Formats: sequence, structure tokens, C-alpha cells
Amino acid sequence: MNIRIINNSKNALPAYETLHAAGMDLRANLEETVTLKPLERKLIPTGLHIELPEGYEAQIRPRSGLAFKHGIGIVNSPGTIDADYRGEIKVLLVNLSNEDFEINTGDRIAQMIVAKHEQVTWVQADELGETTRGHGGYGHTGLG
Ligand SMILES: O=c1ccn([C@H]2C[C@H](O)[C@@H](COP(=O)(O)OP(=O)(O)OP(=O)(O)O)O2)c(=O)[nH]1
Ligand SMILES: [Mg+2]
Repeated sequence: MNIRIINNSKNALPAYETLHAAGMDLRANLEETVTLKPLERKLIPTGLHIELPEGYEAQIRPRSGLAFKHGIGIVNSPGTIDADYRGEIKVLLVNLSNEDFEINTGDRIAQMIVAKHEQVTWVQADELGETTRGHGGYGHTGLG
């Protein structure tokens, strides 16, 4: 599907890195190097603005390599880009390691997945359909 994008960054457009990748890597767009100290969080700009069609969202998810090797996560993971958002896409990174982590322009800091979603209309009810699970949850089937 085609999606309109404004790229105000110094980077190329986000791209799928492999043939059947679900996510496109997002690159940092910075004036200077940003350092994340242990447990520090910072909003990292991408310079990108997109126009998603109605009924679609974009999810901003962590990259597992950065998470595993450097403890870099996304505080609000998965971040949600609404279809009516026209502002700059930013990524709220957090450093969950005990070492400083440096981010430079062009670094692939996260990945973005475009997905369909529903908007629901509530139908108020006095009772809900019966199921075997019922109210069971939070491990009620056992943890082993
Ligand atoms: O990781 C993210 C999450 C959100 N956004 C942008 C797009 C999204 O449409 C908007 C609002 O995000 P969200 O609804 O998660 O934040 P909120 O705290 O509910 O703010 P708002 O009251 O503006 O909806 O911020 C980003 O750029 N990056
Ligand atoms: Mg919101």
C-alpha cells in the first residue's frame, strides 16, 4: 500500500531490511550525538511525518539486537502512531543497562509496523456470553 510521507531527516526513507520483514527500521535524526545514561529516557526524533489511511496505525517497537546487546528499550512500547497524527514520529528510548549508550544520526533505533485496526462502537449489555474460561485469568490455567 502507498503511504504519503514527509522526510525532513538527513536519512533515507525507512525500508524493509529483508524480503518479508514486518517492520521498517527507523533511524535517529539528530544535530549531535545523544547519550543515554543508565535508566535515562529520551525522545529521539526521526524527522518523519506520515499520513496513514483511516483504519491503520503504526506501531513503534524495539529492536531486539539493541535490547539484547545494550539494554535499549522503548518506554511506551509499542508506541502508537494514530492515523490522524501529522507531527514528527519520535521514539522514546530508555537505557536499561548499566553503561552509557550513544545514539548518532542514522542509527537504527526502532522498527515501525503498519497494521490495520478496528474502531468499535460499544453495545451496552447486562451480561456477556458464557465461556469455559469465564473470569479466570492471570495464570489460572497454571504456570508450568
Ligand atoms: O512512540 C510514539 C508514540 C506516539 N507518537 C505520536 C503519534 C501519536 O499519534 C501521538 C500521540 O500518542 P499517544 O496517543 O500514545 O500519546 P498520548 O499521551 O495519549 O497523547 P495524546 O493525548 O496526544 O494522544 O504521538 C510518537 O511519535 N511516537
Ligand atoms: Mg493518545
